[in-house]
Amino acid sequence: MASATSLDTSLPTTSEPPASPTTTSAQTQFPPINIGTRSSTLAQIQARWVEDLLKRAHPHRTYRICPVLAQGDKDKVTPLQQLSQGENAKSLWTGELEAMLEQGEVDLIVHCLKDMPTQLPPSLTLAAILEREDPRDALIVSPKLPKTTTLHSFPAGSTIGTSSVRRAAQLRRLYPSFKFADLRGNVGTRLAKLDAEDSPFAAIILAAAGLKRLGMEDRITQYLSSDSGGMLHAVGQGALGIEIRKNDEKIKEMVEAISCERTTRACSAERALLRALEGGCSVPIGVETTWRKKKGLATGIEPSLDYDKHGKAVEEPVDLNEQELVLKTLVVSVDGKESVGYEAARKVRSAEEAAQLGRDVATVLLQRGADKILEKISTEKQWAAKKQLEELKVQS
Ligand SMILES: NCc1[nH]cc(CCC(=O)O)c1CC(=O)O
Repeated sequence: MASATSLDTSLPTTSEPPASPTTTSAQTQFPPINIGTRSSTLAQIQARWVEDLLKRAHPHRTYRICPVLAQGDKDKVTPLQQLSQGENAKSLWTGELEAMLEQGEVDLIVHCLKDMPTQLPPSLTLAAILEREDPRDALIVSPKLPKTTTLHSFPAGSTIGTSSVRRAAQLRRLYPSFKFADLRGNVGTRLAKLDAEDSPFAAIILAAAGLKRLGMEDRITQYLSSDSGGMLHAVGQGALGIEIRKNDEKIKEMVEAISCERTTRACSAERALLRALEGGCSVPIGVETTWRKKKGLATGIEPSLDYDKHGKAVEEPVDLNEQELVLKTLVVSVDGKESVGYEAARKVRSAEEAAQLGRDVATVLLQRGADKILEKISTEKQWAAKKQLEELKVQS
């Protein structure tokens, strides 16, 4: 059982009763598989989807969803960038759940891949990446503005709500006059802050995937992508990752059955790129991976994409090995004034070959000046952390 301190019992779960009258003898032979998830509505919807996939693939087993309140969900005051400093980097979303997984309190964790560090604790592994939802960022304009308002038509000096350094940096690059304000909380909270009578925001940016999973797609007023001036999404955005204990062969086999090869290859390229650039979630690296049928110049991308213009998943190509994986990337300085972009494409026959594409692209980006941009960000972050520490000392 999960420890009482970390299990969030305040939210309803889809937990199945351990043994209902219809339970078959096969089901009672095995204990339920415990699925760890963060406790937000979105996280629980994602966990339920995974539960459904697992049920379909392995109907003889029973499943139990265990929602847990993560550190990053508890502390809504400290700026994200500071919360995720140094050793704590990223673990603020995954730390509690990973401890439970290591201790056997849960058997797998459903994560937004975007929130998963590229390096996991030694006893744990990323065992499956599931079919991707729309990976794009989405703009949601204030209800006070016409729904047709696009980034181009905002008045100079408009305030955009986002806590993402990547989103702000990319927007500063394209629209230097915009102002940005921190916006934290789960999707519902963020939308409520936008809609509030005294809201300072002209618009906010959220991942399209989250809104779609919540059935709130109708709030999206503009999709941001390479098509809209060069806005690229975060590594792994829109995909779910399943983390398990490395030595748990049974669970490994079970989750591998529900993985998506196309998403796995695309996200392997993205994550290898991120790892090679040593970026955390707060480093402004934008990516976009697509599949295309035949070899051509890197510029003329054919619309044989993972996701069409409406964010609908395009059918799995008959032979993925015959397609080229296209990886578009953009590293932007925090002020938006410097940027390095690079795009490469090749056929990849495995996740490992896709990862090599990601590493190769990282090498080129670093050669072309991304190293200087990332160095500056890292120095500034260390400085901010030091300053915060000094302030704490003064207070105490
Ligand atoms: N940083 C938080 C986070 N992690 C994953 C998602 C959205 C869903 C996804 O990318 O799968 C979000 C919210 C957002 O960025 O709007």
